Amino acid sequence: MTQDDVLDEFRAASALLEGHFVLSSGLHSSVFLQKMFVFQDPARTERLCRALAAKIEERFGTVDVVVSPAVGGIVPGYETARHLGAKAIFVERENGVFQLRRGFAIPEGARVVMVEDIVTTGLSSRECLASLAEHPGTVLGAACLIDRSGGRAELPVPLVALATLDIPNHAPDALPPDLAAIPAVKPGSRALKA
Ligand SMILES: O=P(O)(O)OC[C@H]1O[C@H](OP(=O)(O)OP(=O)(O)O)[C@H](O)[C@@H]1O
Ligand SMILES: O=C(O)c1cc(=O)[nH]c(=O)[nH]1
Ligand SMILES: [Mg+2]
Repeated sequence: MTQDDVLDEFRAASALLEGHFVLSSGLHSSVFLQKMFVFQDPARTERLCRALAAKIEERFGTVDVVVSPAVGGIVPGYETARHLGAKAIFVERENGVFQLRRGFAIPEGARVVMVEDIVTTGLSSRECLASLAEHPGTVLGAACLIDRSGGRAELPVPLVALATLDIPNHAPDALPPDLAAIPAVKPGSRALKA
């Protein structure tokens, strides 16, 4: 699957949104990849995650456990794990901090890969990886459907992306005038209150 094929899947799912978005990192952008529009179509999700699994296997070899950060990572983590023949588990926020909950465990000696949906600054990926530090297993690397950092996101492990884009982000106090003129929406789940 080429980078254009990946973007075509997002376009066909109407998942390439334009407007004014507050991202998980607190940065603002005029572009948002609404991955949930992709994941609501299981066949589309299968095509993407089958290709991601092939890329993961090529780079990291066999994988025993896929760990994903909730909420966005759960569906692609599960589907990618299915193609890898691996177990799929996820971390979720407890008092804002990613944790393995629900009795999820990583066996001793397991070969682990983290699967994210979208990487923007890499903050969520770093938090997810940090949450695994005290658990057994070896984290071989990370993977995502789209890295929108232009390859600049810094992770403590190698990152494999199905597509790499370079989409501008803006600090809240340095918005371009055309963006400042539009009300902002925050689509993600970080810091979502009950
Ligand atoms: O690389 P980053 O700057 O961390 O941005 C990418 C993260 O943002 C989104 O999650 P979000 O926290 O918005 O919640 P979601 O998973 O529920 O969509 C996305 O799923 C990634 O986890
Ligand atoms: O950085 C984010 O929060 C983010 C960007 C994006 O394009 N899509 C998404 O789901 N999250
Ligand atoms: Mg997320």
